[in-house]
Amino acid sequence: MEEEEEERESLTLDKSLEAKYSKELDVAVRAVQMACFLCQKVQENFISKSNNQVHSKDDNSPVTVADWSVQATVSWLLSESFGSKNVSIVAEEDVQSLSKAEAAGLLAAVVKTVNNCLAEAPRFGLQGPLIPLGTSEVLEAISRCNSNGGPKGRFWALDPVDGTLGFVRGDQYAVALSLIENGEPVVGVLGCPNYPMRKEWLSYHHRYHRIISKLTPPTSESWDKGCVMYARRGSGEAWIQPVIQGNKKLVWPNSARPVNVSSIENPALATFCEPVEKSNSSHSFTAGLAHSVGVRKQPLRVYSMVKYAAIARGDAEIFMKFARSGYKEKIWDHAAGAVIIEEGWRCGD
Ligand SMILES: Nc1ncnc2c1ncn2[C@@H]1O[C@H](COP(=O)(O)OS(=O)(=O)O)[C@@H](OP(=O)(O)O)[C@H]1O
Ligand SMILES: [Mg+2]
Ligand SMILES: [Mg+2]
Ligand SMILES: [Mg+2]
Repeated sequence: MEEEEEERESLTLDKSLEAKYSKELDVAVRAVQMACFLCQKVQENFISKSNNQVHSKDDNSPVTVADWSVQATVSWLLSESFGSKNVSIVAEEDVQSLSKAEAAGLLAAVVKTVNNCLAEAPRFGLQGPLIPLGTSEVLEAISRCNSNGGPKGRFWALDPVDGTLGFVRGDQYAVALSLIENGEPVVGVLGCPNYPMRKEWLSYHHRYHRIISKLTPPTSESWDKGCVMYARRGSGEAWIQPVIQGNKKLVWPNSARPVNVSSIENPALATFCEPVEKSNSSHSFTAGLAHSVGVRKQPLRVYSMVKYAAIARGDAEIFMKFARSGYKEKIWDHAAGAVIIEEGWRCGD
């Protein structure tokens, strides 16, 4: 009797968890799918045109039209879906450099990119604006992402383009969105537009980008150029679905399947992930550390939170990043990936 009651209680608890975050997860996945669509368009443009579209921030890190446009788009979609009073967001970009008189052309490009993307919202199961957003609305959507975060209450953490360097080089990057409640990430969504559904397609992707006109991609049924991974705290599951390509519609749950972390126990068979840039982590230190614990394989050096995606689906086992002293890690660089791996790890229980 007592056991039955306990079981009923735990079922109710699971149900309430499901009810608690399922709308947030649903909207977040759709918004990230839209962001992937936006980024793919901008990245295609980067590859086909050689003019300089990369801008430098005060810390000399790169920023592009895609970073600001994704931040504006996701911020606008979250506010529309949940009401701007209920939405608090911490995100990477601000509007300082975008608001300067000399950045008028750049700002116009952002406004156009945001509106082109939002016009596609119905295809992703969301509602766009009735009329295109004006410049001030776009700036407002970006600058609204200035929440203080903190250990109490609810806020979203967004990295509009993580691995901007990978993005401008036509390589890997991610869009990362997570919901944090009382200091704990409870929803995580990682859009990886250049990380195919299957690992074997990765080398194909690289060839595809280097000699873009000479190769015909596999048929659309067998080829999913990018993926979106997501998880909800307490569900014990993490999921992967293909990034929507062309002008297809997102039909929920869009051929999603569960992902599992690797079951490898022998360090000699394990692969560790680390940043591509030496300035973001010490490669010699990680090599020494890997050797001392018996890891023998070459590291997987990949830009952005795709490292988390690789671990979540068992393509790699370890993540090491040792930033130079004084560098403060940002929550938007980790929260989404952390909840996906933690839930995907429970999947194997
Ligand atoms: N100096 C320094 N040290 C460590 N980390 C830094 C540093 N500068 C920036 N960043 C942050 O690193 C994010 C990219 O991390 P990655 O692991 O993808 O690095 S790499 O691009 O593969 O080299 C990158 O994220 P994005 O700005 O979103 O690209 C930054 O948040
Ligand atoms: Mg950046
Ligand atoms: Mg980042
Ligand atoms: Mg970023």
